[in-house]
Formats: sequence, C-alpha cells, structure tokens
Amino acid sequence: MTATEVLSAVRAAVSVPADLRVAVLGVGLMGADHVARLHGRVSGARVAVVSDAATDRAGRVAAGVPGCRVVTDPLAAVADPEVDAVVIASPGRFHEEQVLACIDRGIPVLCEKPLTMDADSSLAVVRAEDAHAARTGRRLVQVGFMRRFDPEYAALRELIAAGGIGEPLVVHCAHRNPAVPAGVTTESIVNDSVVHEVDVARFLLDEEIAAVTVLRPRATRHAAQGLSDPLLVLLETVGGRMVDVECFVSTGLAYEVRTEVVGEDGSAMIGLHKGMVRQHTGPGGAVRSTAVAPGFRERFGLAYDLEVQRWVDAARRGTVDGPGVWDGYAAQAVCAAGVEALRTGRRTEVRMEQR
Ligand SMILES: NC(=O)c1ccc[n+]([C@@H]2O[C@H](COP(=O)([O-])OP(=O)(O)OC[C@H]3O[C@@H](n4cnc5c(N)ncnc54)[C@H](O)[C@@H]3O)[C@@H](O)[C@H]2O)c1
Ligand SMILES: O[C@H]1[C@H](O)[C@@H](O)[C@H](O)[C@@H](O)[C@H]1O
Repeated sequence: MTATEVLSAVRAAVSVPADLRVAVLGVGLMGADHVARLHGRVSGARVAVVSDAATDRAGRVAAGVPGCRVVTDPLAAVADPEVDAVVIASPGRFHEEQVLACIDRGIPVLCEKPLTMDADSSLAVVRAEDAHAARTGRRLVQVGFMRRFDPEYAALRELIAAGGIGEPLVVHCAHRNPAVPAGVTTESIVNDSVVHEVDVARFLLDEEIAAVTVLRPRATRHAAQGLSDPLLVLLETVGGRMVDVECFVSTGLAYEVRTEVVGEDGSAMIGLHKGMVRQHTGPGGAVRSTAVAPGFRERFGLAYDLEVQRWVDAARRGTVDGPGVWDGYAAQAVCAAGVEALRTGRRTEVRMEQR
C-alpha cells in the first residue's frame, strides 16, 4: 500500500473525509481574509471555489490559491458537486438565499453575521435547519460571531460559569471603530455593530434579552451627516441583568472593544490592551503607552482563525461547534427591537419565539 492509500484507508475507517473543499461566497474584506486563513493557517480544508459579483476580484483572489476556480453564480457554487462546504461573506442581504441553498443541499456553512437581514427570515432559516436535522440528525449552520472564539471572551465566560465573580449583575461594553464605510446608517450601527454585544451578552450570561432601549448622545463632528454616533444601548435580560453598550463607530482613533462584567462577588474586564506597555518621552514628560489595534482584523485575528478552524473540524465530523441558527435568530430579534427603540425613543420588548 502507498502512503496515500494508507491515509485514505485510515480516513475511511474513522469516517473523516479528506480536506473539505470550500466555496467562499463574497471575497471583499472578510471573504478575502477567510480565503487567506483557509489557505494558509487552517488545516483540513482548501478553497476550491470563490464567487463574487465582482468577477475580476474573484479572479484575483482565486489566482492566489492553487486549484481554486471562480464560479460566477454563487448559487451554482453552492450546487457545485466538487464543493463540500461554504463560507458566506457576501453582503447581509444575500445571506438568506445562500444559507437556505446550503441547507437544501445538506452541506455545512459558516455564515458571516448577520444570519439574515431580519428576525422573520432568520426564523425561516432556523426552521429549515430544524427540518433538515429532523430528517438527518445533522445541524449545518454556524454564524460568524467570532468573539466567542477570542481567548479573552472565552476566559471571561469560563470565569463567570465557574462562579469566579459570583452572580453577574451588570455588563459594561464599549465598541469603538475608527471609521465606517460611507453609507452606514444609524440603524446599521445597531444591526452591524451592536449585534456583536447582543451576542456577547447572550454568550456570557447564558440567557435571552428581553428589552432594548437606545439613547442618542450628542453626535461627534466626525460622524457622517445625519448619523447618530455614538449610541448608548441598554439591553435587559429575562433574568433582570442589564448590559450597557457605548457603540461609537467614527472615533477617528483605533479599534477598541472592552467588556466588563460586574458580579455579586467581584468584577472582570477584558479588552484593555494587548502587547507591550512602553515608557517613553512625551511632550510633557515621560508617558506610559500601549498600542491599540487599528481595526477588527487585528484585534480579532486569532479569534477568526480559531472560529474557522473549529468550523472546519466540526464540519468534517458532521457537526456544528459554535454559534448556530438560533443565536443568529436571537441576535436579529434583539436588533429588530433595537431599531424600533431607536425610532420611537422608547424601551422596546424583544419579540421572539420560544426556543
Ligand atoms: N465578523 C466580523 O467581525 C465581520 C467584519 C466585517 C464584515 N462582516 C460581515 O461579512 C460580510 C461581508 O462584509 P465585508 O466587509 O467583507 O463586505 P465587502 O463589501 O468588503 O465584501 C462583500 C463582497 O461580496 C460581493 N458580493 C456582492 N453581491 C454578492 C453575491 N450576491 N454573492 C456573493 N458575493 C457578492 C461584493 O462584490 C464584495 O466583494 C457582511 O455580512 C458583514 O456584516 C463581519
Ligand atoms: O461589520 C463590522 C464588524 O462586524 C466589526 O466586527 C464591528 O466592530 C464593526 O462595528 C462592524 O461595522
């Protein structure tokens, strides 16, 4: 037997398939990053196909990955017999049809947040995956809430679960971006940015969010015309805990994500700084400084790598080992309440199905 035959026999015996052949739909900022990590840093998978409405971009990305093909129509990429699994990194408005196509074909999919653009369509995805699981016993969808894979967030959740700060009562969050692309609206700050704190709150506290209030402080002069930036968002959980979020997407500075959980017997904070603390001469004397990540790709680079590796490993075992469709749906339901709260200025209860 040759080495290759031995490897195939072992794989067949433990029913772990050869490298997953992945199609990446959308190769803009996130999709191109996911292609690079699947190609260079993640084991057990290779990028077989890329698809993007901008075919020249798809061609450039494919050219960097030996054996990778461009398939122009994303739904044809999902249907491609030489594709075993899909990463969706297209704009959110295309996620619903692309995720449903993956479920329909019965192949694993990692869908960037948001799962879909609203709670009703996310619920339809939950139901489609439930129906598939009832027939086959397999779940298929992981949603791209990468913070769950960040070692600091994972450690914070473990600390809380182990009773390290007693009963958690209040969570303070800051989520600051240096800038956002043109076209970002106040609603999309809730849907695209605050959605991460919604997931973090559910992840850390292990309960659903019942109500949302959104306040609009005085806007920064750096914000685009008409944008309410920053926002203050208050999330109330079903168990009466409260989570405040300052979301500020045009600070002009750097990328900062901080979370502090205050419990009955202590508190814990993550996201203060990473790396070296330096003392050097400043304008008024010696200063102590530490670099702040410029963007989410730097701050959460490791989290994205771990997220994709865990997805690949689970997909090869026929499971999902990360946030799933229910998490995607719950986040959309909370954001829908957030958008209504933004519009009315009132505390808004979250409308959600029972799990
Ligand atoms: N998890 C995170 O931290 C994070 C960070 C950034 C973006 N995202 C999410 O990733 C997704 C992509 O965001 P981005 O910043 O990379 O956007 P982007 O605009 O940089 O890239 C999107 C790409 O999709 C392509 N596209 C357009 N229509 C398409 C279709 N129907 N099918 C396939 N591709 C299509 C575009 O041509 C573009 O190349 C969004 O859902 C966004 O919310 C997540
Ligand atoms: O789409 C991005 C992304 O999800 C980042 O993680 C978040 O920090 C940004 O605010 C958002 O605009």
